[in-house]
Amino acid sequence: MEKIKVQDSVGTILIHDMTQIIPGVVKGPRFRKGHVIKEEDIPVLLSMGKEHIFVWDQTPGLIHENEAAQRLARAAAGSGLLLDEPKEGKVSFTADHDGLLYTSVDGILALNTLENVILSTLHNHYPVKKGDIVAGTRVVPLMIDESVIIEAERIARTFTDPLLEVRPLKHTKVGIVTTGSEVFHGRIQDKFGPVLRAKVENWGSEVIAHALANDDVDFIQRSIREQLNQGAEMILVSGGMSVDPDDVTPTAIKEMGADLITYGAPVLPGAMFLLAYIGDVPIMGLPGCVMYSKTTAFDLIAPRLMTGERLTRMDIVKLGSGGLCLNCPVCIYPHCSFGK
Ligand SMILES: Nc1nc2c(c(=O)[nH]1)N[C@H]1C(S)=C(S)[C@@H](COP(=O)(O)OP(=O)(O)OC[C@H]3O[C@@H](n4cnc5c(N)ncnc54)[C@H](O)[C@@H]3O)O[C@H]1N2
Ligand code: MOO
Repeated sequence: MEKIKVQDSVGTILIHDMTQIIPGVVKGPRFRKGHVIKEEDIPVLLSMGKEHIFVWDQTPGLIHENEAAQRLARAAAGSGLLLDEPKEGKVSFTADHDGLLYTSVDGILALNTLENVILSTLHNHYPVKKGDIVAGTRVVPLMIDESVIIEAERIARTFTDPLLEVRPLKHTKVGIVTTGSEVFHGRIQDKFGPVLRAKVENWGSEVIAHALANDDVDFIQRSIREQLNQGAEMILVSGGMSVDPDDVTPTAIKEMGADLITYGAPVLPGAMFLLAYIGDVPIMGLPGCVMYSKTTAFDLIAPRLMTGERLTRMDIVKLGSGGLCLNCPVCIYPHCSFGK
């Protein structure tokens, strides 16, 4: 790269975007790569603090920041992502549909460990909407040794899953079994069912059956079996999850031959959450807090199940770090530390 004075630069071609920042007014590329500098640009460049500019000289082995960013983005991106054009040397990754962002924490670490390589993402399992920016990548210098990018591409290939991917939530047929003698006998109105229905529908799925059950193991098991026969692909059993003698939901699920993944999750609220499978159908036991609190273990776990991911006990155990909800007066989840 050759450095020349801005006053001598009329007619030369910019080799990178030039950012103008006027606090509170603008932050963006004032001149784009490829722009031919005109006489009237000189005062603008000087006002942006540029007394000199670089002129491209082709040094073998070096590639431009835009090409480097595009190659890094292609190496990291899996399905469900769109890559935009480089802007100020950076390529952004945008969600191509609603879903959950899956990131390879180890893969991102490996790439960023390479000097001058930057890959910056939202957290793993972040819920995203179509059009959301979920990551950005660039290199630090204006030109970089191509071997660094080749190494990044090689590292990305060593991971079986893509470094970044947006998985859609599948339309899931959900059955709800609401336990509790107080609701079953009509002593109080069911408040759990509507909360669960709203969440399920918000995830783009559908409640195909909703049963009320007394605090009775056989009764609860019968209700679950009926919903399985009706084609439920996920079953939510609410209430009866804690320590009272009438809390029989865990016993009912365990004793019907389900494969128990966990009873208990290191998430507050939601410590008494239960996950089991009957065949491929996840059955969740949901404690009272899921009805009461805006966001709980249920919100961290159910969307992952709806992508088709089969969770292990270790997946649940890992939720401990970041598993504490701050219980803010106005919930801003997912834009907070919960579940991150
Ligand atoms: N000694 C302890 N007591 C409790 C613990 C504990 O660890 N030690 N945990 C507390 C936490 S945290 C929660 S959350 C609840 C767990 O509750 P359950 O899932 O067992 O819920 P229930 O006992 O069935 O009900 C609690 C409460 O919510 C009302 N409820 C339940 N279902 C409905 C419904 N469908 N509609 C309206 N209201 C409902 C129920 O009437 C109770 O008032 O346990 C704590 N206790
Ligand atoms: O189990 Mo509770 O459901 O932690 O809030």
